[in-house]
Amino acid sequence: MKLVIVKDYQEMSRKAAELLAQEVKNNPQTVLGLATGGTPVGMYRELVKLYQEEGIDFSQASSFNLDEYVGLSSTHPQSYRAYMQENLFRHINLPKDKAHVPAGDAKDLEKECARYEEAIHEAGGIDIQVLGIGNNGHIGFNEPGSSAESTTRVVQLTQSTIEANARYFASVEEVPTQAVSMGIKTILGAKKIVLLASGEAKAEAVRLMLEGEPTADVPASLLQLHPDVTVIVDEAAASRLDAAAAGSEDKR
Ligand SMILES: O=P(O)(O)OC[C@H]1O[C@](O)(CO)[C@@H](O)[C@@H]1O
Repeated sequence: MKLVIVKDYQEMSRKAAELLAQEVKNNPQTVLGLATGGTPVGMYRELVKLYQEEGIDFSQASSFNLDEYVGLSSTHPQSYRAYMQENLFRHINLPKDKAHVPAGDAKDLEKECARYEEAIHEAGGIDIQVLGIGNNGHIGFNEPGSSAESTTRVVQLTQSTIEANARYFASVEEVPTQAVSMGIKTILGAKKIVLLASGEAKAEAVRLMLEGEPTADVPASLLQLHPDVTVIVDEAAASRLDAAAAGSEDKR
C-alpha cells in the first residue's frame, strides 16, 4: 500500500481531490466509487473548486456510492443520497442518472443489493474507489467480522458506529441500525483505491490497517490484499505508525 502522510485535513482533502480530478481528466468515462461521512467533505469541496476553476468534465463519468442507511428515503436530510447531493452532485455536471446510491428504502432490499452489484458490473467496474475508515476499522459499512468474500448486502451497524454517527442526527435513537453496503469483495474489485483518514481518533485503526495482519476483525486491513491502494493520512491519524517516525511518504 502506498502511504502518503500530509500535514492536516486541508492538505489531505486537496491531494485526494487532485487524484480524482486527474483520473477523470485521463479517462472522462471514469467510474468513481464514492464515500460519505465527515472525512471526505473537504475533498468534495476541493473537487467542486477544481470543477469550477479548471472545468473538469464529469459529463461522461458515473459514480457508485458505498452505502446507504436502511429505512431513509433519498430526501431524508441524513440519507447519504442527500449528503452526496449537497456536497457534490448539485455542484458538478455528473449526469443524474449516472450518480448511483443504493436505495435504502427499497421494498425488497435483497433485490436492491443484487441490482446494485449488477449495475457496478454493467458499468465496467469501479475505476477508483474513495474510502474513509471507521474508528473500529470498518470500510463502507463493513463492520468487524465482514468476510473478504462479501458483496453488497444489508448489514447491521455496531453500537460504536451508531454512536459515532449520532452526531449527524437529533439523537442516537434516530440513527438507523442497518445499512445497505458494498461488500469487501465489491470494494477490492475496484481498480484503484484511495483511503483517507484525519485526526487522532483514527490513529489506531490506521495502524492496524497498515501494520497489522490482514484480518476480518479490522476490515480495512483486508485492503492489503489489493495491488493499488493509496492511503492519505494527516499527521494526527499517522501518529501511531512506525512509518510516521520516519516522517514522510513510503511504499509498503
Ligand atoms: O469520516 P467519518 O465521519 O469519520 O466516518 C468514517 C466512516 O464511517 C462511515 O461514515 C460509516 O459509519 C463511513 O462511511 C466512513 O468511512
